Amino acid sequence: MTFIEKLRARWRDANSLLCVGLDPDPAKFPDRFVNDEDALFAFCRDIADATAEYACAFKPQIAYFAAHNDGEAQLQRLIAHLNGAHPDVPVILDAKRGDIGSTAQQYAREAFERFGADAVTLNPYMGRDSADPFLQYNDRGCVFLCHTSNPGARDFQELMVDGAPLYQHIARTIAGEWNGDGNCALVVGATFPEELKVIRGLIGEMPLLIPGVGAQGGDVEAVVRNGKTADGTGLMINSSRGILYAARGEGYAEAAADAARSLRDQINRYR
Ligand SMILES: O=C(O)c1cc(=O)[nH]c(=O)n1[C@@H]1O[C@H](COP(=O)(O)O)[C@@H](O)[C@H]1O
Repeated sequence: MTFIEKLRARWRDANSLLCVGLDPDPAKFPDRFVNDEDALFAFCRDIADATAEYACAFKPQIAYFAAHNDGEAQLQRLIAHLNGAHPDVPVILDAKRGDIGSTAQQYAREAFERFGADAVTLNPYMGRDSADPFLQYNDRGCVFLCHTSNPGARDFQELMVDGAPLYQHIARTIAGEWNGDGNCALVVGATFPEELKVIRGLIGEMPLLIPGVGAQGGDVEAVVRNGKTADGTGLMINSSRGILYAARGEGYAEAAADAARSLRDQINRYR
């Protein structure tokens, strides 16, 4: 099953458009993880096991692992756990890669073979040849930054080029020329709902990863109304800190499950 098929099946079977972001920050962990050398793995495993039934995808962010000694090994174990315990929930490795073709080939191998992710986030700035090594894994997903959630998204992404903002060229080119195998998706920040509406109008049914609800303040109703496809799907709406740190002490996993269920239900109200 390809990434996109797995995602569509999960949207349907779990009745969820919620992506659970796994961005582990040991400074925010409950006390039980102090001095635990496997804390990154164990905390994320507990959160994932508690939230899986409400999730259409998991999105581990590689920097939160690679910043620590032994962190990448823990990420590898985490994705193996997710693939084993929750095989119906696709895993998007958030790595935002992008480099010349020969180096991109190594990054693609890292994401899809070493880590075993179903999809990876990518930066399209270096153009088609930097994306090809990822696109060639045509059963996996390539999730390209289009209009990001941060304030600085305006600096370059909204610059006018040939009569249209750059992010619209990115949306059109990826939905058209780059999506020959149907394995592309785009990242659009929840904090830019009007741009989201324009992008959905340009790309047809292509899936969108939407970060920026919760801690970054994006509006769930505007995201769903402006971003969904005709059948009420098409979105992976991510929340990381809002789920991971719903409670800081014991009971963190139950609190994460409550936060995930409640956000899933809030999303479903507007579909
Ligand atoms: O590609 C991403 O996931 C991403 C793109 C973007 O434009 N904005 C954005 O916040 N993200 C990621 O989405 C997550 C957002 O986390 P929270 O703000 O805690 O929900 C982080 O892992 C970010 O790195």
